[in-house]
Amino acid sequence: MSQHRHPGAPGRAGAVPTLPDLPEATVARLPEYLRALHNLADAGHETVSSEGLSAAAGVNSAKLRKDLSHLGSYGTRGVGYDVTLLIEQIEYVLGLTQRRAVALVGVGNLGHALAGYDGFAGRGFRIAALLDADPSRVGEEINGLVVRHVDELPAVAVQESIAIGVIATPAAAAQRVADQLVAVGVTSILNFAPCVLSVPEGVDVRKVDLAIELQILSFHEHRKASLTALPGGLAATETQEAIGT
Ligand SMILES: NC(=O)c1ccc[n+]([C@@H]2O[C@H](COP(=O)([O-])OP(=O)(O)OC[C@H]3O[C@@H](n4cnc5c(N)ncnc54)[C@H](O)[C@@H]3O)[C@@H](O)[C@H]2O)c1
Repeated sequence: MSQHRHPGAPGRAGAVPTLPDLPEATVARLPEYLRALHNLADAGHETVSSEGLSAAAGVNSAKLRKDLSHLGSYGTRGVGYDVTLLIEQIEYVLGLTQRRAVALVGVGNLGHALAGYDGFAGRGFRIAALLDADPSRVGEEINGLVVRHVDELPAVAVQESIAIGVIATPAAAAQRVADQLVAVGVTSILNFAPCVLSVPEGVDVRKVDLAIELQILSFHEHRKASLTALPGGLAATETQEAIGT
């Protein structure tokens, strides 16, 4: 039986749809499924089995089936999931049916790399504003956008309907920038600065820290080394199983 539906899809025009409250880990995996599904669609696949999708997304298939069941998507026995329909469902749940405007604050080394990246548009986002506190950076054009002074944030937020703020300033400035974003009504912040931000309830902050990812990999390296140092050592496959990869 095929069961595809948009969870909480509006029943009447103008009604605000209620979305299911998904587990955070499921939300974090949905973009992985989406990326894999887009690749499958580009390669001409109309349907995909849960095993095929789990391999393409790099996620265990039981976990994948459970995640998708939260969306009311169970696939069709013997056929699998309809690729286009599942893309629509995931994009709907992630709120990607509208391209959200992003303001990037801090246009230094990292900010330049982010501002120069063309890949966000295809994933549902538009970098709509670049802001920096350094007057020598103001006026520079990157990828068709001119860097504006951070003091212009209130005007920019309204003009561009900014939905998400990205902080790429030094850690010492990040809290102040977060406060400025919150003050203009931004309720979603992606923070690249290595610090904890304090924000009012209702504001979501996600943190990206490559150093933390490297430290986690360092732990696994350390552990693999300690296992191979055991008497007789461990074969590579056993080591991988031991660390759960
Ligand atoms: N998350 C990661 O994986 C990762 C990787 C690299 C860097 N970082 C972090 O990203 C941040 C930026 O790094 P970078 O190498 O681009 O630094 P950078 O010094 O090259 O750039 C920082 C920019 O922020 C601007 N700035 C400072 N205070 C500001 C304020 N109050 N408002 C607006 N702009 C302001 C500066 O003028 C500068 O242009 C740092 O916090 C760094 O630790 C994170």
